[in-house]
Amino acid sequence: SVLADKGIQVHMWTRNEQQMNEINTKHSNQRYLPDITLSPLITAFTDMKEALHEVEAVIIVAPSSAIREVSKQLKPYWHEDMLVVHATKGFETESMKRISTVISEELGCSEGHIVVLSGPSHAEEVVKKCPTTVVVASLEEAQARRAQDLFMNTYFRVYTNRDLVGVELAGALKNIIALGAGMSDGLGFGDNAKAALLTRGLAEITRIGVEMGANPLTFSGLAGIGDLVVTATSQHSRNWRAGSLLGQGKPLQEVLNSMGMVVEGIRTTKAARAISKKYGVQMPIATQIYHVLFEDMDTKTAVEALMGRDKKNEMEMMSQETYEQWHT
Ligand SMILES: NC(=O)C1=CN([C@@H]2O[C@H](COP(=O)(O)OP(=O)(O)OC[C@H]3O[C@@H](n4cnc5c(N)ncnc54)[C@H](O)[C@@H]3O)[C@@H](O)[C@H]2O)C=CC1
Ligand SMILES: O=C(CO)COP(=O)(O)O
Repeated sequence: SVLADKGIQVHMWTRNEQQMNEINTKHSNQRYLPDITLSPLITAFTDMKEALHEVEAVIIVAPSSAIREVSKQLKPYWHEDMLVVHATKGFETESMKRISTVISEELGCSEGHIVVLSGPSHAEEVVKKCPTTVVVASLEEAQARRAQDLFMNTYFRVYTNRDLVGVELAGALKNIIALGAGMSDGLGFGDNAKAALLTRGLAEITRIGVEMGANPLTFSGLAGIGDLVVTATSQHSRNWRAGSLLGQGKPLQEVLNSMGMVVEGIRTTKAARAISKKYGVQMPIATQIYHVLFEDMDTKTAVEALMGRDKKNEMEMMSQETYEQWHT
């Protein structure tokens, strides 16, 4: 919709023939965006070859679990001049790889070619033209600028950033904290608890992020604090909603069945647990959420464990070595 509002012809690829017909004939997508009329410039296809015929840019927004498969399908129709943007927030859980790594592996291009688009941007509000700001990051600044030029419109403001790693990590890891914020609300805790989760959540995201090569300042930006706030507080957030149901004591499978859309934070919690072990970085909130999701720990016990941790200094955000790297 953002692109079509600029007069750009948009091809959408879907596996679902019924959805394709609905978009092409009724210009609607009732299941995902009820009561919204889509631009006639948006045409849906189920055939990827047709969808990609003569396109200049491709935007990949499949759930993280489908990224490798979708990138593989894209490969035969991709060429060097085609801009590749993704807006997926997660990891490939099995390999712990970031999304741009998986896409570049499958396309056979350098990671510098890939752009990530992230930040506080629930589709339900973007499609209503509510003012939204996002960040596009790429190791190659020219690619990020191409994406900025492509997406920027009157209600969709786009910033660039060179920190691909930080933007991808921030977008993926905030979903875990949003699950925690939902659990806190589901348990009936108040604003103090939620503010604590967001603040200490950002501290642990920053801590692992800088160990993995991210710029700490990225976490104060749209992909960091911006998206964390929106995902942990918005009525549209699937991660917050799922967390809230878990906090109310509903079993995980029942929660997932009731959502009907992807809740990326669940898979990402698994990846974060593995990454925190690999890098030897403490992620106490993600660890407790892992226990709740995958080891049947009760949410109240998880809260007690977090509140009862050893005494800490608030500034222990990163290792001394990394701190010195960024402050000398
Ligand atoms: N919904 C939102 O407002 C935002 C979502 N995102 C991210 O976008 C990604 C996708 O999220 P949503 O579209 O919201 O999820 P969704 O659950 O609403 O829709 C996912 C779509 O992908 C399709 N799909 C699943 N597996 C597939 C496969 N193997 N091949 C092709 N299509 C497949 C599903 O059929 C469904 O149509 C996630 O990583 C999410 O974090 C990022 C920013 C905002
Ligand atoms: O990342 C998002 C908004 O920026 C979407 O978050 P949810 O998947 O929790 O709805």
